[in-house]
Amino acid sequence: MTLKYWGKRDKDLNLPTNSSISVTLSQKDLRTLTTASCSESFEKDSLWLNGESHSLDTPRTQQCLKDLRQYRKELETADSSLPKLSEMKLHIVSENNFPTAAGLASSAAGFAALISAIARLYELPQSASDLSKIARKGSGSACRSLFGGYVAWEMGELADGHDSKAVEVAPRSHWPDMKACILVVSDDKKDVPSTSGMQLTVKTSSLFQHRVDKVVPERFEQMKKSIRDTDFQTFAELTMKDSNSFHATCLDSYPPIFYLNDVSKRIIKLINLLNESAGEIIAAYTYDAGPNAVIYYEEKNEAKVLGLLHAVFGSVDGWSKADSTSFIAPSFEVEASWGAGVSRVILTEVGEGPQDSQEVLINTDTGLPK
Ligand SMILES: Nc1ncnc2c1ncn2[C@@H]1O[C@H](COP(=O)(O)OP(=O)(O)OP(=O)(O)O)[C@@H](O)[C@H]1O
Ligand SMILES: C[C@@](O)(CCOP(=O)(O)OP(=O)(O)O)CC(=O)O
Repeated sequence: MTLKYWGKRDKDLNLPTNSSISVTLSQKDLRTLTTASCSESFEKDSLWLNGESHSLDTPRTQQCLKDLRQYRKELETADSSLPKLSEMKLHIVSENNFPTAAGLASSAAGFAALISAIARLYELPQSASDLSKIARKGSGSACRSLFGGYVAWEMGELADGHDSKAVEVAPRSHWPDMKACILVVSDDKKDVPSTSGMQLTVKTSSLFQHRVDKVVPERFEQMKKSIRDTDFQTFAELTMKDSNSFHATCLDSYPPIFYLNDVSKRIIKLINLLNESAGEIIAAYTYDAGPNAVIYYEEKNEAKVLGLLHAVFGSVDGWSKADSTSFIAPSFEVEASWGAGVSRVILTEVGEGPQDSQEVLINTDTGLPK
């Protein structure tokens, strides 16, 4: 989501029209926790999401389960002493500690956690890149979430998608002082789901072709280099330009798709003002398929960036973990009306990929959610 995935060349295999890059955010702040179990006594595959029964009967999810079972089956065929987990039904329980289906990448975290939990249960030897190809079939953006830190999804060329996978650009430890402030503008379910939105853009936007032929391939290389060089100026400029380019193709779709609203646009102006007054780029905005802003900045500039954001949005929830005594007030006039429309902030940073947890969400006696 710092270099956007938008457009599929194959809808069933979820193969993209361009490579993309994202920063995996810390699970201290935004987390999906998933427990997977299987038993001969389970009658059907079941998922409970945030306390409610949730369908697994979508073609995408079915494909993910099928691929995982296939890998498990290979292990069982090679070693007949292994329990036949591939033949048992699964019970999966998952909780997101942030709004689901609101443009905060819940499908990405959700599918990445689902694939990782089942791969762990099945004791699969496959690498994160191999598992990312399964996650990709669940939701494109999910493939990148199989890694922590800075991640690229290489679009690949093959028709069967075997080379369309996530790879690590750099681990979190390479550039650990990347911070992010999410300004939650709306946590409603979004207007146009990503899948149908991108289909419409591919079909109707003339700008889109230029984006995938020319704009993104160049930015993909430049952004990877900026990450390797920990060059925030370049990383930030590319991030903002790519967000603009993606939303321009949405506007260029017919009928147009609007993910940004007036609040989002005000935040863009605010970040521009901040960078102008600092005389360099110290913060970058980016927006996915919704109005919520993700603002990236480096820790060394936290006092200035959060100083401004707090001056404008200080009355909403989410500031408790920040050290407000260190904030530097903006050098320009902030109008009270600018603060309207943001409901909370989430202060976070670059994080690790899927982690094992001691927390178990399933009651092992009943096989049902605790
Ligand atoms: N923890 C989870 N486990 C399994 N599936 C999940 C989980 N969280 C979300 N999902 C699936 O993802 C769907 C939401 O995806 P959707 O693309 O609509 O929203 P989003 O991911 O929040 O937005 P975006 O991908 O644009 O950032 C849910 O309806 C559910 O099917
Ligand atoms: C705007 C984006 O966040 C697109 C997310 O699209 P999804 O991964 O949700 O789409 P599907 O593959 O159809 O499930 C940009 C990005 O994450 O790079």
